[in-house]
Amino acid sequence: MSDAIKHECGIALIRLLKPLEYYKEKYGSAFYGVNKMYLMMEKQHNRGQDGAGFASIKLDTKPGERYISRVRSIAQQPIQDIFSQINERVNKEFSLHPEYQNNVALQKKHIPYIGELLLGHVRYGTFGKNSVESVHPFLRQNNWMHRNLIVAGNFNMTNVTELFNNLVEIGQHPKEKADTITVMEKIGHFLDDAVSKIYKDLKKEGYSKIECSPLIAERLKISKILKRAAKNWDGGYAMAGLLGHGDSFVLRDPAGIRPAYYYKDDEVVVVASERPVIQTVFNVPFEEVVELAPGNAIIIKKSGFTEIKQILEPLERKACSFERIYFSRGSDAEIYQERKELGRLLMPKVLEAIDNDTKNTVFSYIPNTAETSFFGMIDTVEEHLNHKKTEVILRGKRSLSAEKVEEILSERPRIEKIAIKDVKLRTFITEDSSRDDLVAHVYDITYGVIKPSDNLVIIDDSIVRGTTLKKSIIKMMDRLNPKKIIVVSSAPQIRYPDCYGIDMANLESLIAFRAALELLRDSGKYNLVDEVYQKCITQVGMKDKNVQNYVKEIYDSFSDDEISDKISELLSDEDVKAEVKIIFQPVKNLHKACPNNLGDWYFTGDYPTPGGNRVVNKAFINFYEGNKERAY
Ligand SMILES: NC(=O)CC[C@H](N)C(=O)O
Repeated sequence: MSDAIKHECGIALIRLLKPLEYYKEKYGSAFYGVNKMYLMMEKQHNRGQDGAGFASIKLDTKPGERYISRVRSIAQQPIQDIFSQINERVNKEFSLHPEYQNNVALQKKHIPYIGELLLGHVRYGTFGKNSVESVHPFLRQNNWMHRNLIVAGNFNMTNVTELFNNLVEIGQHPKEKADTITVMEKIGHFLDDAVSKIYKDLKKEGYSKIECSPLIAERLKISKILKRAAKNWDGGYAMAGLLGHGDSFVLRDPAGIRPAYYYKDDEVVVVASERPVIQTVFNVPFEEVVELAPGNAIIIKKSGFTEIKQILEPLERKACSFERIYFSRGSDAEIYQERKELGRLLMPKVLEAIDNDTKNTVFSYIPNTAETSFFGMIDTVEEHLNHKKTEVILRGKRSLSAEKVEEILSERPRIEKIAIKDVKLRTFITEDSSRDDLVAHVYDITYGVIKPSDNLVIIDDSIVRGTTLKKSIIKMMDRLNPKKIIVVSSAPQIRYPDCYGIDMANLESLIAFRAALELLRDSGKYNLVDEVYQKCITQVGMKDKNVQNYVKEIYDSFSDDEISDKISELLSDEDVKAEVKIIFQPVKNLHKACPNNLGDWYFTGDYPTPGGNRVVNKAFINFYEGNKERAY
């Protein structure tokens, strides 16, 4: 990926179903859960590097004993940082109290972080600041065990403001306008409500106050709380929560926008944002890790009883296709094949762009995420060559000499590693005037493998703003003096903002949008921009379900190729000597390659929730009025 887009978050939940002694006995440590959590978070570091957080709960502690621990960090290496804090603390306890070493009961009683229920989170912020207060898990404390709530999520709601106002209307006074707090308070409100109702019932049934507590834990219906809390959520989410006494849950949005997978055996229940994470950390095969169905929650009671419950009526399934193209780890068995297929499907257009001249074409990719689709692309080049070779040989009707046949067979796709990522440079990049110069050096280039008669084909997984391509990659590639530079994007053109967890909230930074504006200008139709703005303005304040996406009209009169050609023009400066061509994946091929992830709103403008149309409407108004703020 050449453009750095902020995106996603990762969640990990572990519930140990046996007493801690069991893990000490079987795996040598009562910190089994903590160690597994470290691995689960590390294996999801691709999903968020702004911050990381960890929380754990000890079951069945005595009053007065601490049972909730939490640590959060926004250090440079936040996962490392939280686990070195945990390690330091644990080691300190062990050296001060050697008697804890082989006594799990003492460990549980005195050492923090150890516990049967653990929640981890890696964050890329899409809302609010990048301070440690915004790092998940969030904690809502109370003296009643059941009312303690810990929440972490991979989510973005399009209607946080409305949800926030709802809370104020019911008399609450949230201390911050953070989306995670808003969501947590919503759950907390109905949790409080449920706890007091059960308490009243129990009192009526004749139980004493102290007898009530364990019975409340038993009777709490998490599904009911979630149903009431999530009723008005409009967004993409995988929300995880722990309750002080030991119940836990993960709820996935009704369109299945954000991902969630789970695994259960008689020792653990595990939930994570990505499947291979669970496979690797718990050493289980693909088939045993199950995707959580949209609108469903996995609910793990304190007793260990686990069930999958439908919480919200599922919408049409629109799982985010960007997860497959770029965000999730390519080590997932399905994602790997899908990425290869994306590369394969692009090939006919590439062959056309190079006039089938594979002999004078070098194929390469932008590291690291485009590597898999590159393999797919090369598969197809090989097929194409085999076809060509067979034809020539057959045409020779057995009259060809052995040397000639060998020469024909020797043609191979020319593959080179052209762009090299200098990872360290990225950390210096800031939003100031020296940025452009630094951006230009994030990648380095391999010299000496391109001839002036060569085409250079380079595949990237997507092109969002095009900044790095324009300022760095294309210029560097041009220094190698190729005849033609062809940049291939395994994702279609990104035309609309995201509002479900990827940080692409404004329109004017999208290169496809800028290309469409240029085309309108060129064809003397720029007044359409004013017309669309007027239409957007009339929709302000309308009910979400009645709002339409008028921004589509900006693209309507142009073909995909016209927009691609304009993008090529915009990305190539006058000092670039080679001809530059950009090829994008058609949306229908994306669906063919990733048939389970049909969520494509950033490419098509078809938002899966009503709030999406409100966001794109607002994004257009912001663009028109020169307002830099986010549209949600
Ligand atoms: N990428 C995400 O899932 C972000 C979660 C949440 N909206 C936050 O900003 O903290």
